[in-house]
Amino acid sequence: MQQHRALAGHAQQQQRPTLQPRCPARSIGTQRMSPIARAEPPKQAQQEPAKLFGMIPLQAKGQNLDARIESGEFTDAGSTKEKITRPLRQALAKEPIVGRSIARTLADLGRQWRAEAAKRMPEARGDIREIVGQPVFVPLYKLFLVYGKIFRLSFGPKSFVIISDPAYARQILLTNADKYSKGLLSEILDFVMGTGLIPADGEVWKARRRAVVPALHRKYVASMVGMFGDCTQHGTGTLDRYVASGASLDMENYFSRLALDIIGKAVFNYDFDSLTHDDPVIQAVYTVLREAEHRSTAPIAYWNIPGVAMLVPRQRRCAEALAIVNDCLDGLIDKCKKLVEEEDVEFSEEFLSDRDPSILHFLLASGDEISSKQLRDDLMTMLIAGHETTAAVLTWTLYTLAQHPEAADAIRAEVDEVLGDRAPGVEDFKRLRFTTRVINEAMRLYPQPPVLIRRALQDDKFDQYVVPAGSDLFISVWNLHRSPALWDEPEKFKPERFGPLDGPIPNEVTENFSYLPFGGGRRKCIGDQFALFEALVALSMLMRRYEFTLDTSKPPVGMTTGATIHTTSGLHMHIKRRDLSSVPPPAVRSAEAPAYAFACGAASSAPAPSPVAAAAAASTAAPAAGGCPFHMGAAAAAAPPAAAGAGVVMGGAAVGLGGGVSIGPSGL
Ligand code: HEM
Repeated sequence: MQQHRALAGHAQQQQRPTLQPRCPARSIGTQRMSPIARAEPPKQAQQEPAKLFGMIPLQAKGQNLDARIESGEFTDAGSTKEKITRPLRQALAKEPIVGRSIARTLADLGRQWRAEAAKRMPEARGDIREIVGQPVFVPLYKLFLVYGKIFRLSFGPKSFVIISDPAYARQILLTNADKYSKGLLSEILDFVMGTGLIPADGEVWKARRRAVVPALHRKYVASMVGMFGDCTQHGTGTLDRYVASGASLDMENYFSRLALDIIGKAVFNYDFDSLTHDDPVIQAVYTVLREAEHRSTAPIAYWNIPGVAMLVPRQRRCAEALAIVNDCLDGLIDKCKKLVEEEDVEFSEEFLSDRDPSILHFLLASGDEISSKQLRDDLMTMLIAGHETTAAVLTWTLYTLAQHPEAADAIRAEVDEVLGDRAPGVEDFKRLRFTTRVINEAMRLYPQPPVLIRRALQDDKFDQYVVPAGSDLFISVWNLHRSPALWDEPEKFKPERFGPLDGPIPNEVTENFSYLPFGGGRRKCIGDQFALFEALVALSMLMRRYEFTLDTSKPPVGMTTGATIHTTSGLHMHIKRRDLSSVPPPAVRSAEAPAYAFACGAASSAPAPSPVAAAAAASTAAPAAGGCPFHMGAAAAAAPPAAAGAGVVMGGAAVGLGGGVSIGPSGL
């Protein structure tokens, strides 16, 4: 809290010029032009005095960056003292006796100054107000392009180290993970997650991770895949109503509800059914989520000031909402405890109850001796971690597809061929490879969360720069994912960038810590598989049935941020049912998998199979043919061998079977 106060105090005293006051969210959100290309012409008068002190105010940094970067201004920090004394030294060196000796002394000093300057981390100074109120990762990206892979961002006495380098990220997340805690994040999330897995550190984190991770075992995830299909199917009722009315629907809101319904069932077997109704518990969950986001971007931790919490209406509402959610969770814990007492099932590694396959049930049945408060913290953590993230991934994937209809067509071709009108089972993931790549690439462009937060518990060193204990660090995943040094045309949507479709699914290991959609190292997301499957099920089922186009009468889609990247005013889309009359049946059949009558309009009334039945179906599904899903398709089968090597045209996308996929006009 002191840090927040200090920041705010400084913000009031200093009248610094602001950093790029035009809406940067929109500029990067539209992805038409790099922030550098938008920079304004230089204002020499502002730059010169600041340069004397080796620091340049943020606004000056933002101006005409292209020219200044080209001049090498930022690549060689150098020493100001050395630069100032250089002409004198050069003049003295011409003087044979005394002058030359002074020049030699100055040269020695100059070397020393240069060595000291090289150890000083580049620093951007600014006013906290320049960052607040816009997605924080946007100015950080711009500064990264100027200052490079590590720099200090300072607001008065407070500073943050911004990391945008894969080797440094690996050091923090993996090799030196012991030297870091969650720092600010734990402080912000304490009110809602307590000592849940995300904010927890030290021994508590170790114990909770050891207890919770086994709950997401193979059989559990398989059973959840069936439930993802049920929930997606359930949601089509809402979509069909919008199809019929012709009105556009805010798909960000829709995905948020879908993800809430799914995570409620998965974590504590609670059916929010937020896709079809609102109730006080749903409202309370959203109030708490919004508060967590508000706290993560507010400049002052005013809620910690004694008495203020009860005076500020927003904080009172948050306290009431928390009480509602906690009551609900306590009720679910009690109910599940009774179930565990009643049932006579032996606990095993892959424990999965038919009546309640939730993580809560696993934790209670495992005999894990923990307090109700800790259990509640864990459940709340998973509810929040698994909800907004997946919803945001689906939102930005659909947004990206709206701009790349050729990729949407390629997904539909894949889904038509692999699934037809049935929901995916676990085995289908090996076949839905292009759809997976689209999600991977959307997660590169829009990482959730865009920044990982850490605090150094001990000194650490990044090349020549020492980061002292107590420093707050932001690993900018956004910067890593869009670094021009790491990615070819980083701003472009290119699912083929990850290599052949039958290659491994990209992750932090395959991409050497340049790609961190689920973090990395020991604090890596525990729900990565779960979440990828969830996104894949929802996307493939919806793309099979509908066509989505942006509602251009609404404001353009911009970005804003809390824990994840939200749109500024929704992702409003017109929805149309696909005409499937001429689409051939799928090449791959799974007799056991649940079939939904997508094409005939009886979708909403289709019986929902139980999660466990779906898991069984998944495990007995036809074995995957392996390799590229397009190999198995009718088009690939029909093509002569020579043509297969040259690429197969499907749905307007050219698929190079030998060397990955390139999306483009037919015949590319
Ligand atoms: C697409 C969806 C998801 C994304 C993008 C995502 C992303 C992440 C990231 C980047 C981290 C690392 C945070 C850090 O290092 O500071 C993380 C951690 C975590 N995630 Fe996820 N996540 C997703 C879904 C889920 C789901 C569905 C669950 C639960 C079922 C979950 C539970 C967790 C937990 C408990 C942690 C903390 C792990 C630890 O610190 O030991 N996440 N997630």
